[in-house]
Amino acid sequence: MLNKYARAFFTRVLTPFAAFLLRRGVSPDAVTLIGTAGVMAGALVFFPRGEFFWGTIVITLFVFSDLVDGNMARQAGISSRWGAFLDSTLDRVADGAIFGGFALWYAGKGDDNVLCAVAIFCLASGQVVSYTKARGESIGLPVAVNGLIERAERLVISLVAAGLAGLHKFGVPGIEVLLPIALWIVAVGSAVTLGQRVVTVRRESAEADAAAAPGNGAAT
Ligand SMILES: CCCCCCCC/C=C\CCCCCCCC(=O)OC[C@H](COP(=O)(O)O[C@@H]1[C@H](O)[C@H](OP(=O)(O)O)[C@@H](O)[C@H](O)[C@H]1O)OC(=O)CCCCCCC/C=C\CCCCCCCC
Ligand SMILES: Nc1ccn([C@@H]2O[C@H](COP(=O)(O)O)[C@@H](O)[C@H]2O)c(=O)n1
Ligand SMILES: [Mg+2]
Ligand SMILES: [Mg+2]
Repeated sequence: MLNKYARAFFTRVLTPFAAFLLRRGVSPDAVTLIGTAGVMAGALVFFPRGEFFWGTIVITLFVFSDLVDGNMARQAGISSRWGAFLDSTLDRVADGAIFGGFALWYAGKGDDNVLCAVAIFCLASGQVVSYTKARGESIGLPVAVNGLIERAERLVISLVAAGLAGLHKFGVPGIEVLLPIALWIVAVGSAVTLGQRVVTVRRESAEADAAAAPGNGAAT
């Protein structure tokens, strides 16, 4: 949903910045790499210590690089298969760091085995949700479904909640409950999304196999 409705807005807002970086000789790949490193640092330095506010601030500063890199590549007319591969692969690394950071907190001082398991489930299911699309497309299917929550939703739900939950350390009472709620929402939403994508791939592969079967007029 965000990918559909918010992307156009962020493209408009970020285009001048992307043009500025190109004029300074910065490459899209450099933005992809630096953005991922920044997200990883924010997640793995701050989240395992329960510093959710500052972790979220650092991650937010870097995570928009994922919208800037592609914008730069398109403006410069240098979009490439390598760039698409690098972008998607490092998305998985960044997501692993974010949900891994939550899991490390709950495995340590956060001391909650259930929430640790929920964070690990968010990490794993998010990766599998993305994999379903990549693998489906690699076997020639359109995978014409996005599902309930895509990557942008997973990030917005968990980071907004983490940033607000972090205000607990500044004396706002009761607000830390937002992070567990968000993790449960992302976990359930990712499971539903996974189901939606698997059902779609099953239907599309059955249709493609039927169309390719001998005797239906299609060339083999
Ligand atoms: C006192 C307040 C404290 C709180 C402070 C914190 C506030 C800020 C909190 C959160 C900000 C979160 C921002 C998250 C932005 C996410 C941007 C982003 O990276 O989106 C990526 C996404 C996908 O890009 P790609 O096409 O490159 O990736 C593809 C995707 O990953 C596919 O995965 P799948 O979806 O299938 O699972 C892969 O299949 C594919 O391989 C891969 O290529 O980009 C978009 O979707 C574009 C839309 C972005 C919309 C961003 C909306 C941000 C909205 C609000 C942020 C500000 C909220 C402020 C709240 C303040 C609360 C007090
Ligand atoms: N280093 C990069 C990063 C991205 N691309 C191209 O942009 C597409 C992704 O666009 P986003 O707006 O989602 O970042 C990607 O598929 C590539 O075509 C690139 O070339 N180099
Ligand atoms: Mg990108
Ligand atoms: Mg990306």
